[in-house]
Amino acid sequence: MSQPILNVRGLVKRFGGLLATDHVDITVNPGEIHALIGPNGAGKTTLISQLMGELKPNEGTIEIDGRTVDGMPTARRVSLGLARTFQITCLLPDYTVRDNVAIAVQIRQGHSFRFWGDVRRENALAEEASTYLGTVGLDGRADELVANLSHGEQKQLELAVALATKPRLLLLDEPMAGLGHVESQQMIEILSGLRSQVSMLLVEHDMEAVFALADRISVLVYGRVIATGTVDEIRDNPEVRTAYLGEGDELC
Ligand SMILES: Nc1ncnc2c1ncn2[C@@H]1O[C@H](COP(=O)(O)OP(=O)(O)OP(=O)(O)O)[C@@H](O)[C@H]1O
Repeated sequence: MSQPILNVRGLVKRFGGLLATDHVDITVNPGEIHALIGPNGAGKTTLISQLMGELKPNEGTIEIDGRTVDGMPTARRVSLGLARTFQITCLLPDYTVRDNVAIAVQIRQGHSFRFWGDVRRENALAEEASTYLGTVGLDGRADELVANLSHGEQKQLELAVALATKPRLLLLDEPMAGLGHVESQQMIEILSGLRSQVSMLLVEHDMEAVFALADRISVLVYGRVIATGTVDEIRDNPEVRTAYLGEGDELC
C-alpha cells in the first residue's frame, strides 16, 4: 500500500492542565476522505491547528507524504500541499468573489499580497480563479462582492480559495456549519466530486455528511482517538455511541 499523505503519531497538546490532544495517532491515505468526529471541545480544531503549524505540539510527530514537518512554519507546510478551511469563514468581504480566489492563486505563485493592485489586470490569474469557482459552483457569482454572498456561498468560496493553493491534503473544519439542507447537499456533492483530486481530513458534526463522504472515521473524545474505522464499524461501535452521543442515542 502507498504511504499515507498524512501520518500523525503520538500528538500531544496541553493547555495548562488540560490535555486537548492526548497521544493522537491518525493517518489519511491518498485519495481518502477521513472524517474526524467528536463532541464539542474534543480537540478537533486544536488538532487541525497543530497540523497546519499554527499551534506547537508538546509531543509527537507529523509527517506529510513521508516527510517530517515538526517545527516547520505554516507557509512551508502549505507549499508541501496542506490547506485548511475554517469553522468561521476567513474571506475578504470588500473584494469580489473572483478577486478572493485570484489573490490565493497569486500568493501560491510566490507573490506577496501587497502586489494585489496587479491582480485585476492579470487575465491568467482571473482565468485560473474562474476554474476553481466553477469547481465549487460559484462561476455565476464571480463579480459579486463577498459581503453580498449567502453563508453557504461563502463556505463554497472558502473551499475555492483553499483549492487555489493546489493542496494534496485539505483540512476541512466544519464545512457544513450553518448550512441549510439544500446547501449541505450541494457541499456534499462538491466535496464528493473532489475526492479524486485531493485527500481530505473532514472535521464535521453533520453526521449525514460524514456518512455520505467518509471512507474512514476517527472519533475523538477528550483529546483521545477512541475508535477508527469504516462508516459501518463506527456506526455499530458501542463505545462510540456511549461516549459520543450518550447511552440510547443512535448514530443515524
Ligand atoms: N488557546 C487555548 N487555550 C486554552 N484552552 C484551549 C485553547 N484552545 C482550545 N482550548 C481548549 O481545548 C479543548 C479543545 O478545544 P477545540 O476547540 O480543539 O475542540 P473542538 O473539538 O474543535 O470543539 P468544537 O466542536 O466545539 O469546535 C477545549 O476544552 C478548549 O476549551
